[in-house]
Amino acid sequence: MSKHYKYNANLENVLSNYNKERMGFFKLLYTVGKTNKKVASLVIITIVAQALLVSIVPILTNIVIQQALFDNQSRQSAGQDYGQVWYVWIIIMTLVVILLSSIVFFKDWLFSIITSRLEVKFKIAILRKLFEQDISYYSDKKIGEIMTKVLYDTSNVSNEISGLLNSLIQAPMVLILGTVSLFIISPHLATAALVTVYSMVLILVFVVKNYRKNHLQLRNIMSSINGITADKINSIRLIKSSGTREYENKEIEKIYEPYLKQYKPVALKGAALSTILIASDVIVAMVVVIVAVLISRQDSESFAKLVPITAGLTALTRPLWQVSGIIPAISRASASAEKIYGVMKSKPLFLEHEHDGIIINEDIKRIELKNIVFSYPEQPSKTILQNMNITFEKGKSYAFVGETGAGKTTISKLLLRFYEPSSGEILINGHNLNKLNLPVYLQRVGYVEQEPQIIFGNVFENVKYGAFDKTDSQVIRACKKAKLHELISNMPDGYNTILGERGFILSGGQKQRLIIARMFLKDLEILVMDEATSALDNIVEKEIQVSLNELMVNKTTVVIAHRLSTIKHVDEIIVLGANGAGIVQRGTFENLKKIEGHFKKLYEAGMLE
Ligand SMILES: Nc1ncnc2c1ncn2[C@@H]1O[C@H](COP(=O)(O)OP(=O)(O)OP(=O)(O)O)[C@@H](O)[C@H]1O
Repeated sequence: MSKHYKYNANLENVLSNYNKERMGFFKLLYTVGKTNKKVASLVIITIVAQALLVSIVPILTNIVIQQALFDNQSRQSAGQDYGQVWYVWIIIMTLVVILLSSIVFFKDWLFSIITSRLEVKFKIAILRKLFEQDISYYSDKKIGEIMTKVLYDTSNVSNEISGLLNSLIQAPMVLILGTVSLFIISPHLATAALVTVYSMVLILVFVVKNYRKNHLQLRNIMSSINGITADKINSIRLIKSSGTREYENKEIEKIYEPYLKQYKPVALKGAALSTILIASDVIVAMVVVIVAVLISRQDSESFAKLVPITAGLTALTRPLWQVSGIIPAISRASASAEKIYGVMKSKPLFLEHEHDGIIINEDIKRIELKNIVFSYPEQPSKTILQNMNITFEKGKSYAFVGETGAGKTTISKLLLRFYEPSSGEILINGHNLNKLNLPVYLQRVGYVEQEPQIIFGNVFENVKYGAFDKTDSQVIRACKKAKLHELISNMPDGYNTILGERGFILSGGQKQRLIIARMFLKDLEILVMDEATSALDNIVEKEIQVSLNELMVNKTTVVIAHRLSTIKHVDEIIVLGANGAGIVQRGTFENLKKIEGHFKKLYEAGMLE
């Protein structure tokens, strides 16, 4: 495993195994630092060095100003001495500038690199976590909301991390150094200035008290808007076919209303922050001058100390400006950190055992569904499958029929282990499916679903998906078997034609054929087919059936049937009763259509035409 992946795994593990309810920005910062100690130390060293050098400049300037203006003795009696101080100052300042420039250059370069790497690491970590989640994780979430987490929150956190590290370490250092230097120059004036400065900080903290909460709310609203936006774009066909463009135009305005409303307090507090900071500069200067005037009646030198004090104050108010940036940045970063952690901490309902699962080397001879009871985790009170017992023998074909909602598709989901049975077992050659190495098992299972999934990519990439080691000529052979070769050959770029997102350029039947070609390419033993009902017309359906029949040869096939043509020739039909009644009849087509019962009713009611 490369170092790069080790680091990712570390970050993922630490994030996944952190067991508190929330993870704020600071905890995330600590976690990132802990998983990459060397870079973190380098970052801290450069920031501290920069802060020290920045603070040294006013102190050095003060020394020279003092020497030049107030040390009359050295100026009058030894002009040479004064000249020496001047030259030494120039040399030191030149060195400081060279050192400071080098540090700033190195630090900024380092920060840019870290930001981009962190962003990628967060994105990879969150995407891997999303791949790990089981299907039920997605049933109550909008794609747009998930996209916001993957795209926005990861960028936000990584950008803020480098910016905030800078100000979080630098600001307190400069504040402390500035305070000390002011006290050295004049304790009275320093006290007056500092009381004013720190009062301003207190007011600042009070004003931004709820800033973080406001940002979190804003972030939640934006994420929900993104969810709705993605949903609208996905429903483009519905909008076009219903003539509802005007309605949608108005709807999107309404969707953004809460965002604008929530932005008001955020904008108000942001503006208050800048105002206080601008005012604080003037207020502090005023207070210092007033105090200097008052003191000058007893201490004549205090007025003269105004110059170095003002120089020192400039160094002190700078971190205050940084604080103004820190607070909203922490608020934004914390809101995003919580969202990232929300994904990272959620554990899948079951494991895929990709490292420790049982691998079956021999042919899959039998699949047994033993005493299966099933309810969806999303709706545990509703039993979908009731005490089901079926055995699928190698090379035979089975079809499930029943009214809509009877649980036919649910069986295919269990066989693909999208879900685990609530009780009972699915045994593959006698081994519990829950204990098998899932990726290896799925390599031998083909799934033809109602809505074929086409990825953004060319024909080769689409057909090879899941069988990446196959050659281009094997793909062409598979497409010929699926009766797709002629169509692809007539496309502008042939097999290199990009099929577009969700296969927009293909018809329903062509998409089905592409999936069949994918299945021909894989070395499958089991076929699970959820028949497309409405997508295909009768003629296309018949043509596709010919390809499917060829695909089914020598494979154990489980068909979720909606059409008569499929079930006529299967070895066994399993009839499911409505409302979780379970299996109510079994047999061949010829048998079932003759005897009184559920199947005959479905058949006669035309539900299988
Ligand atoms: N993710 C889910 N969470 C909760 N209930 C679900 C979920 N998916 C499906 N169901 C419910 O489970 C029941 C069985 O659904 P299933 O899709 O297996 O039916 P089906 O027999 O294949 O129907 P059809 O012929 O209409 O495709 C339905 O009542 C459905 O509402």
